[in-house]
Amino acid sequence: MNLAIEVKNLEKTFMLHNQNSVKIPVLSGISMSINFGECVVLNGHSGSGKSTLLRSLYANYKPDDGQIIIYLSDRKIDLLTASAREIIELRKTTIGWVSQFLRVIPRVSALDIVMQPLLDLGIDSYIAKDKAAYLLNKLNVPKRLWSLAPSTFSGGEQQRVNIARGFAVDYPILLLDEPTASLDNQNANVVIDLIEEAKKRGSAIVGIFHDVTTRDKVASRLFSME
Ligand SMILES: Nc1ncnc2c1ncn2[C@@H]1O[C@H](COP(=O)(O)OP(=O)(O)OP(=O)(O)O)[C@@H](O)[C@H]1O
Repeated sequence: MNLAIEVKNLEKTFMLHNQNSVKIPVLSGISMSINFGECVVLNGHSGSGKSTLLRSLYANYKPDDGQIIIYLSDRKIDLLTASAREIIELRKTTIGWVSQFLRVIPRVSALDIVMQPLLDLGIDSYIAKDKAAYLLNKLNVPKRLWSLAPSTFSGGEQQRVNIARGFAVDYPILLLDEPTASLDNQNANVVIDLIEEAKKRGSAIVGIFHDVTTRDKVASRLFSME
Protein backbone atom coordinates (compact mmCIF):
# COMPACT_ATOMS: atom_id res chain seq x y z
CA MET A 1 0.00 0.00 0.00
CA ASN A 2 1.21 3.47 -0.84
CA LEU A 3 0.54 5.94 1.95
CA ALA A 4 -0.76 9.39 1.02
CA ILE A 5 -1.96 10.77 4.37
CA GLU A 6 -1.39 9.61 7.90
CA VAL A 7 -3.44 11.16 10.71
CA LYS A 8 -2.16 10.48 14.21
CA ASN A 9 -3.99 11.18 17.50
CA LEU A 10 -5.73 14.32 16.29
CA GLU A 11 -7.32 16.53 18.95
CA LYS A 12 -9.48 19.59 18.33
CA THR A 13 -11.59 21.56 20.78
CA PHE A 14 -13.36 24.75 19.73
CA MET A 15 -13.39 27.54 22.29
CA LEU A 16 -16.25 30.03 22.02
CA HIS A 17 -14.54 33.14 23.36
CA ASN A 18 -17.60 35.33 23.04
CA GLN A 19 -19.85 32.80 24.84
CA ASN A 20 -18.26 32.40 28.29
CA SER A 21 -15.32 30.51 26.72
CA VAL A 22 -17.50 27.41 26.33
CA LYS A 23 -15.39 24.49 25.06
CA ILE A 24 -16.65 22.12 22.36
CA PRO A 25 -14.44 19.02 22.06
CA VAL A 26 -14.84 17.72 18.49
CA LEU A 27 -11.90 15.50 17.53
CA SER A 28 -10.38 13.22 20.13
CA GLY A 29 -7.63 10.69 19.37
CA ILE A 30 -8.46 10.45 15.65
CA SER A 31 -5.99 8.26 13.77
CA MET A 32 -6.36 7.08 10.16
CA SER A 33 -4.31 6.30 7.07
CA ILE A 34 -5.31 6.99 3.48
CA ASN A 35 -3.56 5.28 0.58
CA PHE A 36 -3.18 6.48 -2.98
CA GLY A 37 -5.93 5.01 -5.17
CA GLU A 38 -8.63 4.77 -2.52
CA CYS A 39 -11.61 6.91 -1.53
CA VAL A 40 -12.30 7.04 2.19
CA VAL A 41 -15.70 8.45 3.15
CA LEU A 42 -16.09 10.02 6.59
CA ASN A 43 -19.14 8.60 8.27
CA GLY A 44 -20.90 9.71 11.42
CA HIS A 45 -23.90 11.58 12.80
CA SER A 46 -24.39 15.30 12.32
CA GLY A 47 -21.94 17.13 14.57
CA SER A 48 -19.53 14.19 14.84
CA GLY A 49 -16.72 16.30 13.35
CA LYS A 50 -16.59 15.21 9.68
CA SER A 51 -16.23 18.77 8.34
CA THR A 52 -13.76 19.66 11.08
CA LEU A 53 -11.56 16.71 10.12
CA LEU A 54 -11.83 17.41 6.38
CA ARG A 55 -10.96 21.11 6.92
CA SER A 56 -8.01 20.05 9.06
CA LEU A 57 -6.75 17.90 6.15
CA TYR A 58 -6.74 21.09 4.03
CA ALA A 59 -5.06 23.02 6.86
CA ASN A 60 -8.11 25.29 7.12
CA TYR A 61 -8.40 24.34 10.78
CA LYS A 62 -5.38 23.76 12.98
CA PRO A 63 -5.90 20.88 15.42
CA ASP A 64 -4.65 21.36 18.99
CA ASP A 65 -2.54 18.21 18.95
CA GLY A 66 -1.52 15.24 16.80
CA GLN A 67 -0.07 14.97 13.32
CA ILE A 68 -1.35 15.08 9.74
CA ILE A 69 1.46 13.77 7.59
CA ILE A 70 1.25 14.34 3.84
CA TYR A 71 3.50 11.98 1.89
CA LEU A 72 5.14 13.62 -1.13
CA SER A 73 7.39 11.73 -3.56
CA ASP A 74 10.56 13.08 -1.94
CA ARG A 75 9.56 14.06 1.62
CA LYS A 76 6.81 14.25 4.25
CA ILE A 77 5.08 17.36 5.57
CA ASP A 78 3.13 17.59 8.84
CA LEU A 79 0.26 20.04 8.34
CA LEU A 80 0.32 20.99 12.04
CA THR A 81 3.85 22.35 11.80
CA ALA A 82 3.99 23.32 8.10
CA SER A 83 4.75 26.93 7.21
CA ALA A 84 2.16 29.11 5.43
CA ARG A 85 4.34 28.92 2.31
CA GLU A 86 4.38 25.09 2.40
CA ILE A 87 0.60 25.03 2.80
CA ILE A 88 0.07 27.36 -0.17
CA GLU A 89 2.40 25.16 -2.26
CA LEU A 90 0.62 21.96 -1.15
CA ARG A 91 -2.76 23.45 -2.15
CA LYS A 92 -1.38 24.42 -5.53
CA THR A 93 0.28 21.13 -6.43
CA THR A 94 -0.89 18.32 -4.16
CA ILE A 95 -4.18 18.75 -2.32
CA GLY A 96 -7.40 19.73 -4.11
CA TRP A 97 -10.63 20.81 -2.44
CA VAL A 98 -14.00 20.30 -4.12
CA SER A 99 -17.16 21.60 -2.49
CA GLN A 100 -20.57 22.62 -3.72
CA PHE A 101 -19.93 26.32 -3.12
CA LEU A 102 -18.41 28.58 -5.76
CA ARG A 103 -16.41 31.61 -4.75
CA VAL A 104 -17.64 33.83 -7.55
CA ILE A 105 -15.01 36.27 -8.71
CA PRO A 106 -16.67 39.30 -10.32
CA ARG A 107 -16.05 39.73 -14.07
CA VAL A 108 -14.03 36.49 -14.43
CA SER A 109 -15.58 34.08 -16.94
CA ALA A 110 -16.57 30.51 -16.08
CA LEU A 111 -13.91 29.19 -18.49
CA ASP A 112 -11.18 31.30 -16.84
CA ILE A 113 -12.29 30.22 -13.34
CA VAL A 114 -11.93 26.56 -14.32
CA MET A 115 -8.59 27.10 -16.14
CA GLN A 116 -6.92 29.11 -13.38
CA PRO A 117 -5.59 26.24 -11.18
CA LEU A 118 -3.89 24.78 -14.31
CA LEU A 119 -2.39 28.15 -15.31
CA ASP A 120 -1.12 28.54 -11.72
CA LEU A 121 0.90 25.35 -12.29
CA GLY A 122 2.48 26.84 -15.40
CA ILE A 123 0.50 24.68 -17.84
CA ASP A 124 0.10 26.15 -21.35
CA SER A 125 -3.11 28.08 -21.76
CA TYR A 126 -4.31 26.07 -24.78
CA ILE A 127 -3.98 22.81 -22.79
CA ALA A 128 -5.69 24.42 -19.78
CA LYS A 129 -8.49 25.68 -22.02
CA ASP A 130 -9.02 22.23 -23.54
CA LYS A 131 -9.25 20.61 -20.10
CA ALA A 132 -11.64 23.32 -18.83
CA ALA A 133 -13.85 22.95 -21.91
CA TYR A 134 -13.86 19.15 -21.52
CA LEU A 135 -14.98 19.43 -17.88
CA LEU A 136 -17.60 22.14 -18.45
CA ASN A 137 -19.01 20.09 -21.29
CA LYS A 138 -19.01 16.87 -19.25
CA LEU A 139 -20.79 18.71 -16.41
CA ASN A 140 -23.45 20.01 -18.82
CA VAL A 141 -22.67 23.71 -18.39
CA PRO A 142 -24.13 25.22 -21.61
CA LYS A 143 -21.42 26.56 -23.94
CA ARG A 144 -23.15 29.96 -24.22
CA LEU A 145 -22.34 30.52 -20.52
CA TRP A 146 -18.61 29.76 -20.66
CA SER A 147 -17.53 33.31 -21.49
CA LEU A 148 -19.77 34.86 -18.81
CA ALA A 149 -19.03 35.49 -15.14
CA PRO A 150 -20.99 32.95 -13.06
CA SER A 151 -22.50 35.54 -10.67
CA THR A 152 -25.76 35.42 -12.64
CA PHE A 153 -25.77 31.61 -13.09
CA SER A 154 -28.30 29.37 -11.36
CA GLY A 155 -27.18 27.66 -8.14
CA GLY A 156 -26.74 24.35 -9.97
CA GLU A 157 -24.73 25.95 -12.81
CA GLN A 158 -22.43 27.67 -10.30
CA GLN A 159 -21.97 24.40 -8.44
CA ARG A 160 -20.99 22.60 -11.66
CA VAL A 161 -18.47 25.33 -12.59
CA ASN A 162 -16.95 24.90 -9.13
CA ILE A 163 -16.72 21.13 -9.52
CA ALA A 164 -15.08 21.54 -12.94
CA ARG A 165 -12.51 23.85 -11.30
CA GLY A 166 -11.93 21.33 -8.50
CA PHE A 167 -11.20 18.53 -10.98
CA ALA A 168 -9.14 20.64 -13.42
CA VAL A 169 -5.81 19.61 -11.88
CA ASP A 170 -5.16 15.89 -11.33
CA TYR A 171 -4.25 16.38 -7.67
CA PRO A 172 -2.57 13.43 -5.89
CA ILE A 173 -4.91 14.12 -2.94
CA LEU A 174 -8.55 15.24 -3.29
CA LEU A 175 -10.83 16.38 -0.47
CA LEU A 176 -14.52 16.29 -1.35
CA ASP A 177 -17.02 18.20 0.78
CA GLU A 178 -20.43 16.98 -0.42
CA PRO A 179 -19.71 17.77 -4.08
CA THR A 180 -22.92 16.07 -5.26
CA ALA A 181 -25.27 17.77 -2.76
CA SER A 182 -28.26 19.27 -4.60
CA LEU A 183 -27.10 18.10 -8.04
CA ASP A 184 -29.64 16.30 -10.23
CA ASN A 185 -29.08 12.59 -10.84
CA GLN A 186 -27.45 13.02 -14.24
CA ASN A 187 -24.85 15.49 -12.97
CA ALA A 188 -24.30 13.59 -9.72
CA ASN A 189 -23.39 10.58 -11.90
CA VAL A 190 -20.88 12.71 -13.83
CA VAL A 191 -19.23 13.65 -10.52
CA ILE A 192 -19.21 9.99 -9.46
CA ASP A 193 -17.45 9.19 -12.78
CA LEU A 194 -14.87 11.94 -12.14
CA ILE A 195 -14.19 10.51 -8.69
CA GLU A 196 -13.78 7.00 -10.14
CA GLU A 197 -11.36 8.33 -12.77
CA ALA A 198 -9.32 10.14 -10.07
CA LYS A 199 -9.22 6.93 -8.01
CA LYS A 200 -7.99 4.94 -11.03
CA ARG A 201 -5.28 7.55 -11.67
CA GLY A 202 -4.11 6.86 -8.13
CA SER A 203 -5.43 9.90 -6.26
CA ALA A 204 -6.05 9.53 -2.54
CA ILE A 205 -9.55 10.81 -1.85
CA VAL A 206 -11.29 11.73 1.41
CA GLY A 207 -14.90 12.82 1.25
CA ILE A 208 -18.16 13.59 2.99
CA PHE A 209 -21.33 12.34 1.27
CA HIS A 210 -24.64 12.45 3.07
CA ASP A 211 -26.46 10.64 0.27
CA VAL A 212 -26.08 6.94 1.04
CA THR A 213 -26.39 5.77 -2.58
CA THR A 214 -23.61 8.11 -3.73
CA ARG A 215 -21.52 7.24 -0.70
CA ASP A 216 -21.76 3.51 -1.41
CA LYS A 217 -20.86 4.04 -5.07
CA VAL A 218 -17.66 6.03 -4.43
CA ALA A 219 -16.38 4.68 -1.11
CA SER A 220 -13.50 2.20 -1.05
CA ARG A 221 -14.20 2.13 2.69
CA LEU A 222 -15.89 4.18 5.40
CA PHE A 223 -14.13 5.84 8.33
CA SER A 224 -16.36 5.97 11.37
CA MET A 225 -16.34 9.22 13.35
CA GLU A 226 -18.54 7.84 16.16
N1 LIG B 1 -15.67 27.17 13.62
C1 LIG B 1 -16.29 26.57 14.64
N2 LIG B 1 -16.41 27.18 15.84
C2 LIG B 1 -17.03 26.58 16.87
N3 LIG B 1 -17.57 25.34 16.82
C3 LIG B 1 -17.49 24.69 15.66
C4 LIG B 1 -16.84 25.26 14.51
N4 LIG B 1 -16.91 24.35 13.50
C5 LIG B 1 -17.56 23.28 13.99
N5 LIG B 1 -17.91 23.48 15.28
C6 LIG B 1 -18.61 22.53 16.16
O1 LIG B 1 -17.97 21.28 16.04
C7 LIG B 1 -18.92 20.21 16.03
C8 LIG B 1 -18.67 19.35 14.81
O2 LIG B 1 -19.02 20.09 13.64
P1 LIG B 1 -18.75 19.54 12.19
O3 LIG B 1 -19.28 20.56 11.23
O4 LIG B 1 -17.34 19.13 12.07
O5 LIG B 1 -19.67 18.23 12.18
P2 LIG B 1 -20.20 17.35 10.96
O6 LIG B 1 -20.04 15.92 11.37
O7 LIG B 1 -19.52 17.76 9.69
O8 LIG B 1 -21.73 17.75 10.92
P3 LIG B 1 -22.80 17.77 9.70
O9 LIG B 1 -22.95 16.35 9.23
O10 LIG B 1 -24.03 18.28 10.37
O11 LIG B 1 -22.27 18.71 8.66
C9 LIG B 1 -20.29 20.86 16.08
O12 LIG B 1 -20.78 20.75 17.39
C10 LIG B 1 -20.04 22.30 15.70
O13 LIG B 1 -20.91 23.16 16.38
